[in-house]
Amino acid sequence: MKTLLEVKQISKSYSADVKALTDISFTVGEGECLGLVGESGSGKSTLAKLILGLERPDRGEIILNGVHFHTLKGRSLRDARKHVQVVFQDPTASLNPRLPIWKAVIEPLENYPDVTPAFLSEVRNSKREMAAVLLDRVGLGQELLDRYPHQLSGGQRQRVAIARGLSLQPKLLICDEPTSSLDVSIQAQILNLLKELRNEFNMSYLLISHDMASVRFMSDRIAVLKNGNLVDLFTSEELFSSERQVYTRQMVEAAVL
Ligand SMILES: Nc1ncnc2c1ncn2[C@@H]1O[C@H](COP(=O)(O)OP(=O)(O)OP(=O)(O)O)[C@@H](O)[C@H]1O
Repeated sequence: MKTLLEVKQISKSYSADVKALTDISFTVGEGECLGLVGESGSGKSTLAKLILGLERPDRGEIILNGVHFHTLKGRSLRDARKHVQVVFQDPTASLNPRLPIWKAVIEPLENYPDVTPAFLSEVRNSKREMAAVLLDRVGLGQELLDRYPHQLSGGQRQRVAIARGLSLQPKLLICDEPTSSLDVSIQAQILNLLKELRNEFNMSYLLISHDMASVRFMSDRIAVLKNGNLVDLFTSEELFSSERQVYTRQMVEAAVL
């Protein structure tokens, strides 16, 4: 499998006594889903921010598609950023309450007017039609185009956030606790949707979650973070192997699997 993302010996501190990440290394292959688990404060969101180029590492390298992402500035950083999109935990917070749904889903495309993903090329002349195609891809109908986020259910809002994340057809989609704000009955639907989209678009995922069950369901490999250290990294089939670290086993025992 070709490597899409390489994180090499990354460290990040917020102050002398808050070391968020220490010497983290891993790769994500093209079309691969890497699950990243760890308890609150273990450094998961910090890692996401570094890969999104929202924070800079103190040390180490982030190489995306052969480009040294962490050294980029200005226009070249902007160009590289379009390859990495993110879906956050809470779609209510990530969607602008004043934008109708059709504008929300195509907003990333407006920020990159020179980009038209292949799956939108037939409708490239109409923003509303592009929005309709995006909604369709996430299982939502055109009747939602003119609604506002507060008029949707939590599950529908998260589908809109996913459509927005898809709009630039990124190479990597970071899913940061994508189901933890949703009703249990809706969580599986969203995970299934993400799984389908990954196959359809051959995207890579970094799935951040404290929920071992959803990470196991989605991921090819699983990385475990503890206090900013990468303590375990293995294929999903090896989750119950005797070679797992004590901390991973504790997480498995605490989870309903
Ligand atoms: N902007 C910041 N300034 C100072 N400290 C921060 C900042 N962001 C995170 N931290 C600290 O860095 C450490 C890692 O936090 P991070 O948010 O990455 O963890 P997390 O695993 O994503 O947690 P959660 O699951 O609760 O979101 C924590 O000790 C946190 O308090």
